[in-house]
Amino acid sequence: MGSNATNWKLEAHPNMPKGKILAMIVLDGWGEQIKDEYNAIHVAPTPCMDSFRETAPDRWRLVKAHGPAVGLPTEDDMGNSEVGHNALGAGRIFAQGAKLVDSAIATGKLFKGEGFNHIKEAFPTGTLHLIGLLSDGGVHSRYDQLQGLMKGAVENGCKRLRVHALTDGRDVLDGTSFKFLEMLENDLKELREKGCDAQVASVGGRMYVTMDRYDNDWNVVKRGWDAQVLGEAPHKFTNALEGLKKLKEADPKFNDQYCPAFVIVDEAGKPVGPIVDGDAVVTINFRADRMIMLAKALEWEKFDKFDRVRVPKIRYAGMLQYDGELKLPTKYLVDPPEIDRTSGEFLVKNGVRTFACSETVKFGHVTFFWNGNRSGYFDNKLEEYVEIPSDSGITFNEQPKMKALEIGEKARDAILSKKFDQIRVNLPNGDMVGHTGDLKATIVACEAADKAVKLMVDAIEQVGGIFVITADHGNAEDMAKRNPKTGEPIKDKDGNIQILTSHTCAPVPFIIGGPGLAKEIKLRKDLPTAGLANVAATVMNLHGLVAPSDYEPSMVEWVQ
Ligand SMILES: O=C(O)[C@@H](CO)OP(=O)(O)O
Ligand SMILES: [Mn+2]
Ligand SMILES: [Mn+2]
Repeated sequence: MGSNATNWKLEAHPNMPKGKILAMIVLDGWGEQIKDEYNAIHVAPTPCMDSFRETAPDRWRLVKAHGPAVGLPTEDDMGNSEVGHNALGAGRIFAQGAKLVDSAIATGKLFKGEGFNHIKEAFPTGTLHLIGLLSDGGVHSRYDQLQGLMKGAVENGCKRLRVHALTDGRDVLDGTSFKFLEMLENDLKELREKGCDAQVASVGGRMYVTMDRYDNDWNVVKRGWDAQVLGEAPHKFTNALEGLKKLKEADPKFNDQYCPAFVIVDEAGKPVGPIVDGDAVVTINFRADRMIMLAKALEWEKFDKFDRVRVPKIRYAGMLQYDGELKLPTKYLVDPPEIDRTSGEFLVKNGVRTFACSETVKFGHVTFFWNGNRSGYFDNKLEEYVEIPSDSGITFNEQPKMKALEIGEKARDAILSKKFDQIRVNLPNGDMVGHTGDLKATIVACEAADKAVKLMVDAIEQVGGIFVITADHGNAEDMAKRNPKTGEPIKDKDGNIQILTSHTCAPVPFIIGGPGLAKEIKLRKDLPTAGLANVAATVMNLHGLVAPSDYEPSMVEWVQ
């Protein structure tokens, strides 16, 4: 159903009361798993989070946050913030970017679409540049999709191809950049044998080059621009794999996420793949948040975030359209999921005054992702979104408390002000620090998140409200790579574990409580496989409203 035909009115719930102030708390990267010394949440003192399960076990359950439950292709796909918050906000399961790209490539539809036709025009005389994450994490991109795209491009007349690779180490194990770069080099060699001049043109680590988000640090995007567009970088090598090896040897702290930018040069020292007038560019990530800044730099005429020096006239397409409101980029290879009629829009249209808050690195999660990848307000009279500036230029194990307390305080004040009906936050700590692989720091991070939860829960207590606590996917609860059969951490001959920086496939807690929660409101027992998409209808009920009939069912019921 398109927005025009939408009936926005939600009926009053026959029993559940309206008008309770509701705190919706998302702990980013907070799953439920084996409780051993590599579970940072288990090791950290988290008295507030522990208390819910101990004192009200009937108001505590687990929900699915990975795989098909959040619109990902398979049960092996770990959850992530985009799909998790999309499901939380939209109340339904949409086939997500990963799946949509898979099918567009498999059916060949991708190569017949408007976006591909747009870039194809450049093939006879220009170069096709592919920029994106070199990984099979399935969170932002997948290697087999890059492969499919390269193959299809060559079959459709691409004669010159350059790959600008961003190394991962966040959704996949650190150190795997070598393996992926080698795979890429082999595939490029095959394309050369087919007559396409195909090469790697530049490389950089995702967290240091290009993939910033929510305007946290434009220097990251600038470093990428310099290497990818201008062909300038602090390091130059004639071979990408060798370059990676040399950089690793030179720096004991080297890791894939923060690999410095380097460009590939020819024997004469000239960069092999700067982006120039007449070229085509595709940003190959399907996930939006960390491609939007680059998309703006590539597409926007008016742009003042950094000096682009030279702005080539290119044919640009995103793998998907990354922002539905900004229509960015204008051209894309695969239609994004049409996430419409989100709970945020429904609630605002039914008069629910909403406050949303996080720090920069997760700000878009409780706004943009929550609202179906749309930036901005539905109604600025009823909504207020507050962004607390994140630290930038550091890895978060250096400041593991991040801005948790500031977020908690802002939310507490919003609750106590009684100006809002829903106060929604994301607490980033477990996730952002978990991604650094630093177990000690992640323990500190989890403790800080727990303290922030306490601030909000105490405020809800004071105003007689309701709290809902959940997470978007796992991360901090597992910091070790495990044997899939035994669950035991994999250790090397010196007894060292292999650090797990990625998200997990674990379920996440779902907790309700607060003095405003009538004793008749119970968690249903007949939805054992409920997932994040069941949260929206639940929250609508707790606001005293009946959810739309096509939403995944509510997890609460009224039992006299
Ligand atoms: O940092 C990110 O981009 C992802 C991991 O790739 O994490 P999250 O989905 O939690 O934002
Ligand atoms: Mn997340
Ligand atoms: Mn994460």
